[in-house]
Amino acid sequence: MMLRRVLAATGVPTHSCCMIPGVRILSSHYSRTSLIRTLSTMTTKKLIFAKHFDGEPKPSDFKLVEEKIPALKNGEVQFEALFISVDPYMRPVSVGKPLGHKMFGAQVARVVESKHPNYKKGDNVVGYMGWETHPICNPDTLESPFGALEKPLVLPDFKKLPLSLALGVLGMPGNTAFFGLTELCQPKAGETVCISGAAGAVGSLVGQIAKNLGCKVVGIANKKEKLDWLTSLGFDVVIDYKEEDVDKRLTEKVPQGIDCYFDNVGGEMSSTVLSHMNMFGRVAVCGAIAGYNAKTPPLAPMVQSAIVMNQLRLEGFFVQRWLGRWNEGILKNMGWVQEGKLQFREFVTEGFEKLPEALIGTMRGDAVGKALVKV
Ligand SMILES: NC(=O)C1=CN([C@@H]2O[C@H](COP(=O)(O)OP(=O)(O)OC[C@H]3O[C@@H](n4cnc5c(N)ncnc54)[C@H](OP(=O)(O)O)[C@@H]3O)[C@@H](O)[C@H]2O)C=CC1
Ligand SMILES: CCCCCCC/C=C/C=O
Repeated sequence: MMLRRVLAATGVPTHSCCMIPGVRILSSHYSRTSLIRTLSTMTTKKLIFAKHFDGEPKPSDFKLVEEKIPALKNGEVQFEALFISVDPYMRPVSVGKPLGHKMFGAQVARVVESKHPNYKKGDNVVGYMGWETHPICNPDTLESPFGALEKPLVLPDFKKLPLSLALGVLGMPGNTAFFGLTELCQPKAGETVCISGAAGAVGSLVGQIAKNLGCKVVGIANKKEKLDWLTSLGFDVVIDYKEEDVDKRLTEKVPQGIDCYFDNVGGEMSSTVLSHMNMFGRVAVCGAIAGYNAKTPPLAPMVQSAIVMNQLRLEGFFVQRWLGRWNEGILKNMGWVQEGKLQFREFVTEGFEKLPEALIGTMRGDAVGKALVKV
């Protein structure tokens, strides 16, 4: 009886019956395949934030649950997740979040059913629907992990570009790179821009945008594969911070000094970079991944002397500062992608259940480019 009611809610006619292994379902003009598909969308999987992280996140900090999809209310939209993002910001932003709720985060999804005037069936969106396969939400009351209301954005036609890019170069990381660099570092042609976390989702774009603006680019990352990739993207100098002495390499390879530093990492390495900066240098403090898993803040040499002596300007930012100009960044990056001047790389893990492992992996530096999960 319950199944009959759920089928009715999904639009499957309930007037005649047939058997599919394990389930009694109803059929007339629906094929067996479409019925199985319909049935599989009657439940939704969620990964619940079950335990606060203690040091590095662990798979056991999450709990997988499967629930029936409730009927859609007026104003709500039902989505089907296609790609879900894993981002280092999840580690610091999780602190203080209540337990027992769905893990927060962004996904690219398709509208399955809509009772909201601004979303229609078949639309592709990007939004903070969290770690769930078939989320339902009221877009007008959806909160981002950062505590503000943020409606899912209906994506324009991406033509031949993959929709997953809305979580990377054509989404939040792309705008972090674009606005963080152009607004805070304000690089001029001929200047030298240094980037830490350079082979990550944000860093790899910052370096290429800086090249597009006529700058010399220094990328700091770990592992040969990442450094080779950065070189192939046009980075002028690459430094392996685990294998090389960053201070020595900057002295040798960047004698002109650094004008702009886009800092994704923080800690000791950033203190070293600051000591190589030129007069009136600008620093965009984007993240501090070197300390995200730490129980007490890591120590680093003091930076005030370098700041004072070279009259540096350091500014931290949240990319949401530019929500009012969001499309400007996306369109600029899309233009460069189409011209072949902004390359992207995705590090895709397959399977919804793998989200915790994918998050842990990206925090460890496993990903080259943007880490995401294909649902
Ligand atoms: N301010 C804002 O609005 C935003 C901030 N961010 C922040 O920007 C930073 C980059 O994000 P994103 O590109 O998405 O992340 P990614 O996971 O794609 O890249 C981060 C990189 O950091 C490096 N890394 C990890 N741990 C360390 C460590 N202990 N020391 C040095 N490097 C390390 C890894 O590379 P490797 O193997 O080379 O060490 C990794 O590639 C993060 O700090 C994130 O929190 C992101 C989006 C928005
Ligand atoms: C030191 C904490 C840094 C957290 C940065 C997270 C900002 C991310 C915004 C993403 O949209």
